[in-house]
This record gives sequence, structure tokens and C-alpha cells, in this order.
Amino acid sequence: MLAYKAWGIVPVATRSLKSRPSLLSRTFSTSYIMNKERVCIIGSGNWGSAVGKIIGQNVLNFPDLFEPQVNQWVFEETYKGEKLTAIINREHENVKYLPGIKFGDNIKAIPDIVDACSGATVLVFVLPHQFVRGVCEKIKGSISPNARGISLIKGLDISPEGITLFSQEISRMLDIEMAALSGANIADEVANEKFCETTIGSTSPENGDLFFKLFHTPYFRVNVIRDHVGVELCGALKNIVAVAAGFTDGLKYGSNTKAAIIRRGLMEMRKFGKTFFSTVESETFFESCGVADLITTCSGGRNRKVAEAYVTSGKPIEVLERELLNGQKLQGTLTAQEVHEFLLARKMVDEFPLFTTVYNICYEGAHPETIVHDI
Ligand SMILES: NC(=O)c1ccc[n+]([C@@H]2O[C@H](COP(=O)([O-])OP(=O)(O)OC[C@H]3O[C@@H](n4cnc5c(N)ncnc54)[C@H](O)[C@@H]3O)[C@@H](O)[C@H]2O)c1
Ligand SMILES: O=P(O)(O)OC[C@H](O)CO
Repeated sequence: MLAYKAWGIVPVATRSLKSRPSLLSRTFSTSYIMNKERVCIIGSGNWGSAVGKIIGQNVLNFPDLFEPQVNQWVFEETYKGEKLTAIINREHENVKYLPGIKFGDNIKAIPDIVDACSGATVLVFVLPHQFVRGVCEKIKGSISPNARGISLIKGLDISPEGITLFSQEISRMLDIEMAALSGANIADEVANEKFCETTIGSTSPENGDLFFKLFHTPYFRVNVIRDHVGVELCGALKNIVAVAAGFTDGLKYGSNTKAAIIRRGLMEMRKFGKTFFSTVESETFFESCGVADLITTCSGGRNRKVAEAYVTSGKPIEVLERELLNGQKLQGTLTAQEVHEFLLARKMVDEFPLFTTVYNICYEGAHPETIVHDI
């Protein structure tokens, strides 16, 4: 707590830390105090823009700790005849991915990924999981030696050969320490400052402190835990469950069915975590990244919305993604496919009936009603 008083943090933050071992009581190492942190946000979609608003404000709240300017890498595109970066830097708003929300003029949109990351000591990865490797390839070798990062990506790097968390993959490719953030955080609601919680997983207490300061606000309450693997797994696997929930909405099955899907989904998420990652803790599934994210994503998320439309319209998922999401990317169907290939290679598909049924509906032409018959 002393460290927080020294930095002027509002003590309400620590109230969220009830039963879990807290990482917040550690003091800062002097190196953080001596050298200001320079932050780069890698990604600028719906969630990337919402966290840009938070980060832009929080760096100004800690002027002794952070440089005031935050770079944000923007995948350049043309929006209504003008470059998106030019619009963002003029309007201080991402008019395509988070319209109607202003962020600080200290957020600088940069189209070149290497320029954006230049000199950064804190890297925030927030982009759809299918683009992560390509981005890391481009910045490999040009990252500050003292940089560290945090992954806000909800997805897994899976192949039949094995699973890697994106934090691990980024850490391997860039040789930096990584933490993970995930929670019940629909971007538009966070951007409109509706109260919610989130979970940061960090094995390093110092980095946990740093990321707490970067993300916590009175309306976006951060809890820091050690189980970064569990945090990241929850964020990825919940997207498959959200697709299942969307199917039941399309079938007009009601709240009891949705609750059953959430319960079954939570059980499979925990089983998957415990089976393939020895360090995952059961308690993590009760954090914001676990059951809370399942509830919100199965009620208001994009995966749910597109899956519902799949049932009601009969159109292919890729078509609905284009029609309904305005450039935003669906993660749940891709994750269902990746998880399925991984389980198939281990002859374990029958042990995860909900994950398997979502895959069968999306990719094998199974009827949406099998979401209740086959689980
Ligand atoms: N949106 C949310 O409510 C929310 C909340 C929490 C976590 N997340 C997670 O955050 C991550 C990022 O999601 P988002 O919502 O910010 O993104 P998004 O789906 O809104 O936007 C897609 C982004 O991908 C970019 N893009 C398109 N083609 C690209 C390419 N070839 N290479 C690189 N980038 C490209 C677009 O410019 C855009 O910034 C995802 O893992 C998502 O699951 C999202
Ligand atoms: O819109 P979705 O389905 O990608 O979910 C958004 C967030 O992950 C919810 O926490």
C-alpha cells in the first residue's frame, strides 16, 4: 500500500483484492522511478481504441512514471477517402472502430509498426489473434532491451502440434517479459465508462504494479493475480462458448438454456486449462476473466451476435462477419477450429462436447440444434 500512496493512487483500487494473494503490496524498484516509461499500443480496433482512452488518461495521472505521449500503431486503411491515422490524429477519435468516443490528444496514431514501437518500454498488444505473429515478425530486433509487454488478445496460438499462449509466443519472438489482461470488458461499455472489472495476470510483481497503474480507473477496476496462463486461457476459450450461446439465442431457447451453456462452457474451459497447463488455478475462473467474462460475452458480445444471425439468416459466418461487424474481427469460430484440430490430434474431442459441437456446427454443417442435443 505504501507504494500506492507514494504514487497518489486512489486506495479504492485495492478493495477488489479480497481472497487472492495480492501483488500490489510490493514496492517499486528504483529503476522505474529513474526512467520514465514510454508506452506503445499495438492495435487500434474496437478494444484497442477503448483501452487507448484509459491509457492516455492514466499516463497523465502518473507524470513521474510515464512519458505523456502514447504511440498507437494503426493498421492503415482509408475511411471515407481519408487515411484513418490522419483522422485519428485530428479528431482524437477512431471513427471507424470506436465512433463517438474521444481520447486524449496525447495518443498519436502511427501507421508504421517499427516507428510506433521505437523507444517504447511498455508494449500493449491488443489486436485480433490472427495478426499477432505477422506483427511480431516486423518488430523483432527493433524493441528496446528493457521493454516489457502485456497481451490483451483473446485467442490462442494453436496447431495440431501444440498450444502456445500469445504472451508466451510474443515473449519468445521479442525476448521480453509479458503479462496478460482479460475480463468482462465489452469495449463500447468500457469506453462509455460503465463500471466493470478486469484481471491482470503477471508473474512479476513489479510488472503487475506497472500495469495496474496503466489500466486501473474507478470504472475499470483491475485485480492483479499471478496466474497469467489462466487469465489468457479464459479470454480465448470463452469466445467458443459465446458462439454456442449465440446459437441458442438464434433458436429462441431462452435464459435457462443460456445458463446451461455458460455452466457447461465454464466446465470445459477449466478442464482444458487443467489438462494442458499444470499451473492453472481453479480460483482464476471466478475472477472477472472467468465467469464474469462468460456472462457478458454470452449476453452482449460480437461472437454471440454473429452466431445468432447464423441461425436466423442461414448465411455463412464469414459473410455475417463482414455484414455485421464493420471490419471488426470474430475470434470464437476460428478458436473453435484451432481447438478442435488440437483435440483431434490427441483423440480427445469427445471429452469436450461443447467445444466440439460448436466446431461441427460452424465447419461441418451440423444443425444448430445439436448445441443442446450433442452436449
Ligand atoms: N472488442 C471488444 O469488446 C473486446 C474486448 C476485450 C478483448 N477483445 C480482444 O481484443 C483483441 C483485439 O480486438 P479489437 O476489438 O480491438 O479488434 P477489432 O476486431 O475491433 O478490429 C480489427 C482490427 O484488426 C485490424 N486489422 C485488419 N486487418 C489487419 C491485418 N492484416 N493486420 C493487422 N491488423 C489488421 C483492423 O485495422 C482493426 O484495428 C481481440 O483478441 C479481441 O478478442 C475485444
Ligand atoms: O465481442 P466479443 O464476443 O469479441 O467479446 C468481447 C469481449 O471479449 C467481452 O469481454
